Amino acid sequence: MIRRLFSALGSEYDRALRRLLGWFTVAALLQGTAFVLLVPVLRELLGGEPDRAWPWVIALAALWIGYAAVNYPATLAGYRTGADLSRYLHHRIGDKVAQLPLAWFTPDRVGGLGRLASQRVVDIMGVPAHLLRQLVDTFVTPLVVVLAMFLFDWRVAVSMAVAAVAVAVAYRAVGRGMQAADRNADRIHADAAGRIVEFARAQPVLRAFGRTVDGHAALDEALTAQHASGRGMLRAGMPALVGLGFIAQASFIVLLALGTYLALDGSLGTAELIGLLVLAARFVEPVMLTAELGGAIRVAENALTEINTLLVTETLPEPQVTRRANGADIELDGVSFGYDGDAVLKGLSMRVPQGRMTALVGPSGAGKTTVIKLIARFFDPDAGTVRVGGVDVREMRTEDLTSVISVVFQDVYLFDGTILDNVRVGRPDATDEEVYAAARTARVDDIAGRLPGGWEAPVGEGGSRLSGGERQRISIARALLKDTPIVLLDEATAALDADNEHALRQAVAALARERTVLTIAHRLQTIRDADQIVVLADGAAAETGTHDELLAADGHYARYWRERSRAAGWRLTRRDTFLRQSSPTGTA
Ligand SMILES: Nc1ncnc2c1ncn2[C@@H]1O[C@H](COP(=O)(O)OP(=O)(O)OP(=O)(O)O)[C@@H](O)[C@H]1O
Repeated sequence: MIRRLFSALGSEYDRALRRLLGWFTVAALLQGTAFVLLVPVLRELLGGEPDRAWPWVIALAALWIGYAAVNYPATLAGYRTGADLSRYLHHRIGDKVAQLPLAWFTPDRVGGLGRLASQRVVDIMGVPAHLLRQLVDTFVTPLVVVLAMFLFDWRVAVSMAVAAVAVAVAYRAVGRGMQAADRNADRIHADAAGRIVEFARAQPVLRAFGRTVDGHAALDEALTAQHASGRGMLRAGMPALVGLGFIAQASFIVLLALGTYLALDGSLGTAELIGLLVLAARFVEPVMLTAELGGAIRVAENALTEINTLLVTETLPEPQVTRRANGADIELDGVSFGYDGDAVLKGLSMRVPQGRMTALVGPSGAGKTTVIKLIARFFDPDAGTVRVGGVDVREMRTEDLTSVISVVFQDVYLFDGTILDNVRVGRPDATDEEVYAAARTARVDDIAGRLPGGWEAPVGEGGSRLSGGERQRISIARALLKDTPIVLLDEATAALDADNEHALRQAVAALARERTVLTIAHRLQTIRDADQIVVLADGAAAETGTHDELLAADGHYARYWRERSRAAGWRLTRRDTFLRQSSPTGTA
């Protein structure tokens, strides 16, 4: 059991845990021996010459002092190791989460992650802080008592040994069932936690559609399963606790009866009998603890298994030797990719030339966002190659790739800080002047001017105090501050008022200056202004060219354009140019 705990915690904690184990063993040996010395002390005190007890009393006192001297630093070291271990595990979990591919983050896993980083880490912290010491006490103290008993009466010693074996066998028999129940409970707890996160996130949608009651269904099911698993744990655990308690108490009664019988028989003196009873009580106490301890150890082992499972989850492989982008063009060469086996891209090949703006258009669900995520290497393609600056992104270390690419998502996440804090995320070591300059270029100064508190105004959790267009402007300011040669932009689809629309267009124009921009374009104006348009359909680039070329070709794009312009209130003039008729926002 101890070996399993050691191997699960890894070599970093091997030495610290071995040292702790050594301390606890010495403390348990001293304590066990001190209890055994009670027998000669009592024998001499109750005998004819009490003075002969002195050497034993002195030895007993020395043992207790030695025990206290070892026990105090050992207990402190246990707590310290527990605290270190928790810090270490939090760091490892945090590092791992930062490397996991985005596909890993399903609601269930996100729910489980919270429990892993809180409850499970605390469970493991308890190993050096409490469990290891109890474990050693449970095994070493009875062992010393049984061995010492052979010096006084072999019949009592054998009875104790038999009782110890009976407890060990019963403990193993019930242990497995408990462990399985505990694992099942963990899975169900994670599921319930995931459902709660999902339920909370879905509140705006559920309320908008008056479905608050229906929304409960999945959560109710998960909570009912959690309740049932708690009862299952109790059912699996109760026989174990009752059985082990029964065996321990029965051992004590048998030893008591045996001692009394031997004392009445005259083959055991009064001192030995009292000593035997004290030792028997001392023997039974840790055995009783075993029942509780067993549960705690299984919980800790399951916690270790869960954390190890997370830590060995495959991340996207990093190259041993990194290559740097040579230029700022992007190329997708025969790229195929699907989520959970459903193909989204089927051999897509396209080029995004350096220093130009390329617009990616296509029907909803065509895979436009997926293209951006593959370029930023959130996932690796199932087949084909993505090259940035002529280099396969798999041959670049993450920091080298992210140093040349900025991504501006449609659904921008802002941290619960000030406007300035959020812009600074783009380059944390930027000077205040640089942060203000980027923010002004992206027209974030308008937002600061509008909000009480100005630049220091809090944006709320996730940016809830700002509109979609405003959040995206802050994200553009981040990209301007980061100042990478390549920008991947998923244009906001939200209908914006004229001021917001104008400010956002200015921000995008500033960003596009002298940079390679690939934009998922939703606004007709952006599409028209692009140097190149790639039309994505059926997982491949159906058409590529400029606006005029593609209109002249009268294919997918021309159809798409006609539909979108009609919807937005644009009309085609004789010279194939578009005049805006009525749409106040120009959104498509
Ligand atoms: N994390 C995911 N897991 C499973 N399927 C996904 C995931 N992300 C996207 N998809 C699916 O992949 C397909 C392409 O999605 P993607 O978001 O790339 O399309 P899009 O062209 O950007 O669509 P839109 O214009 O509506 O944003 C869609 O069918 C979508 O349902």
